Amino acid sequence: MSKILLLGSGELGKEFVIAAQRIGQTVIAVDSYENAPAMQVAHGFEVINMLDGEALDKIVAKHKPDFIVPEIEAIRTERFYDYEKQGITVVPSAKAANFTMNRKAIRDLASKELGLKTANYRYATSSEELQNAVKEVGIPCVVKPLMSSSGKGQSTIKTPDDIERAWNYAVDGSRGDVVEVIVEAFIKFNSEITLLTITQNNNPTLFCAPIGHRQERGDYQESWQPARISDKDLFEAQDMAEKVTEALGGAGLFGVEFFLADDGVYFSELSPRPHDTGMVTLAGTQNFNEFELHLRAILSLPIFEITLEKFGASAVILASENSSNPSYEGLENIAGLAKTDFRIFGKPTTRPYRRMGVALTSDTLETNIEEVVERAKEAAKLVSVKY
Ligand SMILES: Nc1ncnc2c1ncn2[C@@H]1O[C@H](COP(=O)(O)OP(=O)(O)OP(=O)(O)O)[C@@H](O)[C@H]1O
Ligand SMILES: NCC(=O)N[C@@H]1O[C@H](COP(=O)([O-])[O-])[C@@H](O)[C@H]1O
Ligand SMILES: [Mg+2]
Repeated sequence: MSKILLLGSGELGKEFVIAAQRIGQTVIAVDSYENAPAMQVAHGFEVINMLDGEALDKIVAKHKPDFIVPEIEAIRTERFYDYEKQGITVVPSAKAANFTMNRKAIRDLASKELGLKTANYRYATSSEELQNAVKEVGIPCVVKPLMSSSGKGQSTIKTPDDIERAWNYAVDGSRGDVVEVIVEAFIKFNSEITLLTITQNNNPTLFCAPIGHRQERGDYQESWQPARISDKDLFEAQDMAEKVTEALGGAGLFGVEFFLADDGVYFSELSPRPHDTGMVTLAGTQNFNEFELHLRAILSLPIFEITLEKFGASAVILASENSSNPSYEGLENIAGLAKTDFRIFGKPTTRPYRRMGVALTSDTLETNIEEVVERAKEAAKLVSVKY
């Protein structure tokens, strides 16, 4: 049996640990705070600042894992190359985790090296540089810290007056030690998708049915599977996903994000790990959910095929205040709905917009996907967080 060191212990990690427990693997869950969701179901836990390389080295030496599975981006990923040299498998690879931690590395790889179509972009290290960069990409445009996730520090510039504010907001929302932003032309997309892509050690790359999603404040609100997409756009997205995951290397599940616009498919970014929008697979849409697929690929257990079993949707349950030890009301109401399920992540504290749970709905393959999404939104509203 393998020992897995899970770096990051949120809701995605929790489902991954449950999948690992079910097939007898040992998991040590790590995060920066105690009682994080994945710690509640793991064999052991560690609380450290994962951006601190020495602290990371210490727990790697202590636990001697077979696998290191990053669950968030904010990790001192430069250390991963060393761990690989020590014979530990970093998932999906040290390069994948290191390149996706910083938007610059992954964007330059995708756009310049692999020639994938992306929004026109520039970088800036000061508000003056941002002024020039905005002139080059044009207004409207989107500014993001090089190191952030879930929309933190992200804003849209609609007039030149927004530039200063966008710079300050990005610097405030930036994690890590890098004071630099990316500014991207605003893509007027018709929809956006996540293409879950699974690379395997001894078997071909597989794709899940595309997942549609809607974002607010740079964070996902609802996701559904399958997304509506033309065959042409889907093949294009699959081709780009195959190229970028191959360049990053290793085995595991990736969430590859695309914008679908009138002028074709744009690559946006990717997670070298289960994706938040992929929680829709917890609704039983596939023969294996995204966490089981990640685990199987990591352990080199062959995945023969991925089948779409049902239509499904997920809608987030958010907090609106700062507090600790939250409780939940309305569980009997959501539980009373047909073809509906839910997860409460068990996060020990709340803050405005923090994701605390998710509502999951499904129906047969012949249904109207919009109706499944509508039911998920209504179901999520039945649960309220009490502070
Ligand atoms: N260039 C763009 N044009 C239009 N919309 C954009 C652009 N870049 C980002 N967005 C919108 O903002 C959302 C979040 O952006 P992005 O995925 O880059 O942020 P993130 O912080 O990495 O989020 P996460 O970590 O949750 O994936 C996108 O899904 C999309 O809805
Ligand atoms: N888009 C990335 C994403 O969804 N990551 C998921 O959210 C957790 C952090 O949540 P928190 O900020 O509520 O602690 C992470 O640990 C991961 O599970
Ligand atoms: Mg994203």
